[in-house]
Amino acid sequence: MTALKIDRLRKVYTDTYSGEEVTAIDDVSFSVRKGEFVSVLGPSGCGKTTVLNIVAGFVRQSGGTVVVDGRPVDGPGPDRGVVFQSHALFPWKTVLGNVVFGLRMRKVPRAERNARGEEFLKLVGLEGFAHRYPHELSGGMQQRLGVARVLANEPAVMLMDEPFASIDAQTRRRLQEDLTGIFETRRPTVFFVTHDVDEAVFLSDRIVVLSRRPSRVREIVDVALPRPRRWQEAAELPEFRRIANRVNELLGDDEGAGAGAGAGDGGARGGEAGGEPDAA
Ligand SMILES: Nc1ncnc2c1ncn2[C@@H]1O[C@H](COP(=O)(O)OP(=O)(O)OP(=O)(O)O)[C@@H](O)[C@H]1O
Repeated sequence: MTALKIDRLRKVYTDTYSGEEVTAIDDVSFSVRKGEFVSVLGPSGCGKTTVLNIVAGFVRQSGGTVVVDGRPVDGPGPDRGVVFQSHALFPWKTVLGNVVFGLRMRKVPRAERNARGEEFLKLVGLEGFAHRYPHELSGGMQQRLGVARVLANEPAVMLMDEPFASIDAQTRRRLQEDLTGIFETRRPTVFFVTHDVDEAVFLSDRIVVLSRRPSRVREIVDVALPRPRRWQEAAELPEFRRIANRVNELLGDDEGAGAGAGAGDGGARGGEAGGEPDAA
């Protein structure tokens, strides 16, 4: 069953000052099945966040359609939960208060929402922190709280925009394992934007590789690695490296096809993403 269908999506931005038009997304189509983890990767500035923002309903497309659970997207809604790079938590609410916020808005009775909130805090390893405040948590814990908050609402699609980008490498590996564990337990539908090739391979069932701006889908790469996944074992599988190499190749080709300006950038990204995964 299809949870998210993106069809011939196009986005042209108009620069507020110069009035110039920039085609960010030219023609992007792909679907995400219910319970599937799909990552979107592409060169810097190719429009990954734009696709996610259109799906979230924050940005309006210039053409094409987005359908979530059979309904066309026409603005933000509780059927799509977004985990941002920065935590976007309510600093004045407790950890539990943050997790149950959406349930409260939906008038779920207090006892039930608190029980659900506690359950999701446990799932992300934050049991015992329910009555703390976000500022008392580390960056990694805040990001877990962001995940718990979205999961508690049980959205049709969970949208994650580089959620671990600002977290140190060691913690990031742990959070990726935690997210994989949560995914394998609850099977939410996930649309995940990242720059990091290894991260995409480790987490995903499929990877949508976008071209440079104005972006199109270059290739959709299947990740048929066994689950449950742990870094230590997954990174040693020849299939892991084969997929990462293929994605790097697609990204590299694309940088090479540019005016040359992106070549250094592409090389650096390939190096960063394609290096030995530092299994923590
Ligand atoms: N509000 C806006 N107004 C004008 N141009 C925009 C706007 N938002 C994004 N753009 C442009 O659209 C293109 C795609 O941006 P977007 O942030 O979606 O790319 P991205 O792939 O997520 O980038 P990155 O990899 O750097 O995170 C970029 O060229 C960007 O400058």
